Amino acid sequence: MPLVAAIIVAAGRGTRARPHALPKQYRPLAGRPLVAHSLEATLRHPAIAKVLCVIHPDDHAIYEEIARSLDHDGKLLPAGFGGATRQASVHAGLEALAGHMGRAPDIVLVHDAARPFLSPQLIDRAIAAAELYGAAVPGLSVTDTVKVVGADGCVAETPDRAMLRTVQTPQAFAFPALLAAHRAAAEQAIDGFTDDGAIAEWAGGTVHIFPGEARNVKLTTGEDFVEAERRLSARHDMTVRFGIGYDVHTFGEGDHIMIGGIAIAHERGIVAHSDGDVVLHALTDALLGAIADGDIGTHFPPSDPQWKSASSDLFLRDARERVRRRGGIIDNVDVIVVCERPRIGPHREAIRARIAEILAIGTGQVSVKATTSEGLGFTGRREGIAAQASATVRLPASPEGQA
Ligand SMILES: Nc1ccn([C@@H]2O[C@H](COP(=O)(O)OP(=O)(O)OP(=O)(O)O)[C@@H](O)[C@H]2O)c(=O)n1
Ligand SMILES: C[C@](O)(CO)[C@H](O)COP(=O)(O)O
Repeated sequence: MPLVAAIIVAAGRGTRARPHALPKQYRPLAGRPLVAHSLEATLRHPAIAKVLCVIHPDDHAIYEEIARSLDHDGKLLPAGFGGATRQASVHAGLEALAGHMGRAPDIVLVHDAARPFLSPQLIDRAIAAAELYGAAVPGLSVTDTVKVVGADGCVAETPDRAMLRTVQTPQAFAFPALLAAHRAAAEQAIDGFTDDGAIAEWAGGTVHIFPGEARNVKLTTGEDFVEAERRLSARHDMTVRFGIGYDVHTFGEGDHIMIGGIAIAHERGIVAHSDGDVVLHALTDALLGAIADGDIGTHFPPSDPQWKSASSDLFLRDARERVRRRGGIIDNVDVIVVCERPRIGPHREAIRARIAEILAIGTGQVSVKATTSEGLGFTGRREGIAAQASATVRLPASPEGQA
C-alpha cells in the first residue's frame, strides 16, 4: 500500500470572489467554511494517511479554529504557510510534508480548497492513476467549441476540441518527482504555472488524464458561491427542523455583561456559573432543540466546576458541531433580548457578526432584536435580563441525520 498524503492549497486571497469580509476559503458554504469541505473529504478518506493545509499567515487564527473543529485522529498536520502564487504555495506544502512526515509519502494529492465537492470516488481514481502512471490529473472533455483569440481580439485558431480537456484537482503525483520538479522551477525562478500537471510536464514527465467530475467545480466568483448554495439547498433528502431556546440571568456585582459574545459596559454584572451570556445560551438551546439533543445543561452541567466562568461561545460552538456531525446545515437563527438597559441597538451589528463567526454562517442568517418589558416583571424592575431564540436547521432525512 503506498503512503498517500494530501495538500489542500488555501493561501490565496480570493480576489475574484470579492467583496466579502473573508477570503473565499473561509466564507461559509452550507454553514461550513469553504476550506472545511475539502479538508473533511480528504480527512475522511481511508487511503489518505496525512493531510496538510497551506494557508496565508494572516489567516492563522481563523484556520486554527476550523482545524480544531475537525475530527481527524492526528491525520491533520500543522498548517504550512503559502506564497504569493499557487505554485509557491504548493511548493511550500511539499517542503512542509517532506519535513513533517517521518517517512516521505509515496503519493501526494494536491487539491484546491476552492473545490468543495470532492468525492471519495474521485480521490480513489486519483490515487489509482498516480500509482499506475506517477503523474495524473482529472480532466473533462470540452463540450463548447474553443477559440484561440489573437492580440487584435479576433479568432486566430479553432483547435480540435476532441484534443482538449479542462483539468481539475486533486492532481496526483509520485511525491519525490513532484517535489523535485517544484524545486527545479523555484531554483530557476520559473513561476506562473497554474497547475501542478504543468510543472510535472515542464520537468519532463508524462502526465496522464483520468476522468474528472462535472460537479467538482472551483468556486472562483461570488456567483459561484450563490450557485453552490443553490445546489446544496436543492437537495431533497433534507428535512427542515426548528428549535427554540430561552434563558434568564440575574444582575449582580460588576461593570459589564456579555451579550451575544460581546462585552457591553453596564452598571451591573451578571450572576452565573459561566459568563452568563443569555443570548448565546438561548441560541445553544435553540440549536440543540432543532436536533433534539437535550439542552445546554445536559452537555454542560452547572454543577461541573470546569464550566465555571466559561466563555459561552464554547457552548454554542459545541451545538454547531452537533448539528454538523449529523450532516446538518444551519439556515438561520433569530434572537430577542429582553431588558430595560443596556441598550442593544448600538451593539446589534457587532453581536450579529460575532454569532455568525461562532456558527460559521453569514451575518445575513443571523437576526438580533431587543425589547423592553415596559417596566413589567423582573426585567422591567431591572433585576435581570432574558433572551429568547429560534433556529432553523436542515438535517439529512436519513436515519443518521435523524438519530
Ligand atoms: N498564492 C496562492 C494562490 C492560490 N492558492 C490556492 O489555490 C487554489 C486555487 O486558486 P484560486 O481559485 O485562484 O484562488 P485565489 O488565488 O484565492 O483566487 P483569486 O485568483 O480570485 O484571488 C485556492 O484554493 C487558493 O487558496 C494558494 O494556496 N496560494
Ligand atoms: C489548479 C486548477 O484548479 C486546475 O484547473 C487551476 O489551474 C487553478 O487556477 P487558479 O487561477 O489558481 O484558480
